[in-house]
Amino acid sequence: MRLHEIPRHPLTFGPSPLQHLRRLSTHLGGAQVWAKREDVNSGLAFGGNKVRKLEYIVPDVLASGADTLVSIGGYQSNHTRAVAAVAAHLGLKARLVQEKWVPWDDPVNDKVGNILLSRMMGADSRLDPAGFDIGIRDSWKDALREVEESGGTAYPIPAGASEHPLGGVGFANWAFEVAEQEKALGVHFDTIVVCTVTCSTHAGMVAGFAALEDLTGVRRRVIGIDASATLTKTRDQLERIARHTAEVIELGRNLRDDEFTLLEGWAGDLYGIPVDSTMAAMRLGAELEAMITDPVYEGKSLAGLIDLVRERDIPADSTVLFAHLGGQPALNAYHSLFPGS
Ligand SMILES: Cc1ncc(COP(=O)(O)O)c(CNC2(C(=O)O)CC2)c1O
Repeated sequence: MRLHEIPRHPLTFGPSPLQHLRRLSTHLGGAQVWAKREDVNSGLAFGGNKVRKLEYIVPDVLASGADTLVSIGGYQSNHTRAVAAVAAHLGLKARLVQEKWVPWDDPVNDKVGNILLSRMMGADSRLDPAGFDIGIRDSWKDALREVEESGGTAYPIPAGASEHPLGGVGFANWAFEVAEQEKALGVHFDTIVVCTVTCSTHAGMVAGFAALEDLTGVRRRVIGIDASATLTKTRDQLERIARHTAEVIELGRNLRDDEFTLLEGWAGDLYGIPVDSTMAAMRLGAELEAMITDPVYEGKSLAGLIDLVRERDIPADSTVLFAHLGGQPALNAYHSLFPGS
């Protein structure tokens, strides 16, 4: 189906806002930097990128007759919190597997932030000792089976909704939303910077901007900043999901290799553990723009943007769009990063 024919269940306030980060742009002395704020895109429990993905999954959920959304993430998963929110919104149940994806030994790790929100919304959120992996997990398959064996009807949503057949459509649509907003603002974003972990955000953008390029002849560069610290597996997953999404939206051609850019260098050694560049970026965004980013995802992609602009890998005459995908609730579990004096 063509992108605009694929059913969407609105979960956002409408187009997410664009914000010119003037102080950050001046500080960096190069490209003009803007942000598209998915962190304030919805009234559902602090929104975020997952809400945009779920807008295209909800019609299939409703058609399936399922009564329980079953998903998976780390203790501080933004994705499972969004699934809990959508379940509450739809009057469904949520069964969440929260694995120990991050060796962050803070006693509040499984008590505050996203997992607290999920519990508030009535989700059945259960801890699992397994470590990080962006692939399909046995713990998730076990949860699906348990729901069915207890008489429920499960709807499977994999980590980040990325391996769901419709997982990339939300951000293919995002590309067209950006193009519409550009017209109204009289700007053109030649470069988009996005955090990449389970990949369907970045992958959807690649497919969506490819479709736009074929319609308008206008090319954009989508730069993914890896935050998984498992680059090879993430690159493979990115390309697979992007090519699948291109088929879903009937792009009608293969994606070119030059439509994929996934950069390492800001993830550190482990998913979910901030490094110096993460901390510096979080502080700069907060001190210059009161833009709050998290140490797992957006702090790392903002760090990548900052270096790419400073080092002119993103040219000084560029207008670059930072996809701010949310993530702030997890900061509560990382309170020790900003200790009091
Ligand atoms: C705030 C934020 N920013 C970027 C990303 C990366 O998006 P993708 O997984 O689509 O690559 C996440 C994902 N989070 C996951 C989660 O479980 O929360 C899927 C990993 C995110 O939450």
